[in-house]
Amino acid sequence: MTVIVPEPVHEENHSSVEEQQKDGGFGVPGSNAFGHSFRDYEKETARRATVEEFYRVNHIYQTYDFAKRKKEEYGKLQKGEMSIWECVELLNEFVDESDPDLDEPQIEHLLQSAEAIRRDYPDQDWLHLTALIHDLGKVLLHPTFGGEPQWCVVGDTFPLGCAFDESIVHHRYFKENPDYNNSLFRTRLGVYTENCGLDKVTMSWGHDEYMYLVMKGNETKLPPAALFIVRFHSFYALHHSGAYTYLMNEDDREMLKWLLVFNKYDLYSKSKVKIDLEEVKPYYLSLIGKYFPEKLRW
Ligand SMILES: O[C@H]1[C@H](O)[C@@H](O)[C@H](O)[C@@H](O)[C@H]1O
Ligand SMILES: [Fe+2]
Ligand SMILES: [Fe+2]
Repeated sequence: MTVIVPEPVHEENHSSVEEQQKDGGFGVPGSNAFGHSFRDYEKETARRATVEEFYRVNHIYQTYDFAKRKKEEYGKLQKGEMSIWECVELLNEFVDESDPDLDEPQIEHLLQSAEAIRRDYPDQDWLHLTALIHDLGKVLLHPTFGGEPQWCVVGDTFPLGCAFDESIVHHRYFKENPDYNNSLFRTRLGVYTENCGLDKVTMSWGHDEYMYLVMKGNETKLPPAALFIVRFHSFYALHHSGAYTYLMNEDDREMLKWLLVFNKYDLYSKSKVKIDLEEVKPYYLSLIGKYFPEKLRW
């Protein structure tokens, strides 16, 4: 299958050229809302300690067996029923502890990324909706969904059952993970085979895999690229650092093109700019109606 990714529409109304390094069509800002580079996990900032503590715990407890169990449990989609928009509203209360670039409630991030990608790809309505819903899996933090701790909901994800790549943020904390000393799991391929396809890989458990299961289980009409984006958007070791490419198959390589487009809007749209929820709501409700059933099983 060959995927043709359309070029973004260029508009002159982005911020000034000095403030941006042009990257594709998207104006990538030089710094985040705190005036630092994006995804700098070492820099001494107000968020650094929280984020590092998050990854310390995350890296200790995310094991192959744990992730498989969670997938099995949540894959049943027996936690409740609600519409996509109801879920968007639930995310109003959560701030993501793993994120060095944002301390706003998650609903802001959903709207910012969706509106940014909508501006550059006006004809790809599926991408607008994908951005709006990509982090909805963070609803696992909500008490009605079991109130899961942050370490098994947010943050970058990584494959389990094979070696932890050095490019994973705060890699050193894996030393305390029981899988770290497992003689099979610590090899390059571990339980996998060369080019087996990402669908076969057990990723660390979190909002990506959960939302993918919700989309699939509720028979979304969104295209396969949307499911791939949601499922692997936190897999920075792959899409940012180029690790684990030997687990990908031909289909994954095609889908990755869309994930790379999406990632710019996910990461660089994070800012203090508020979007008027009531103004954009009718547009997104119409997309939800087009691609999802009224109520979904979660
Ligand atoms: O801290 C962030 C956040 O949790 C995002 O939702 C996730 O997709 C990123 O991978 C992670 O770096
Ligand atoms: Fe995310
Ligand atoms: Fe996101």
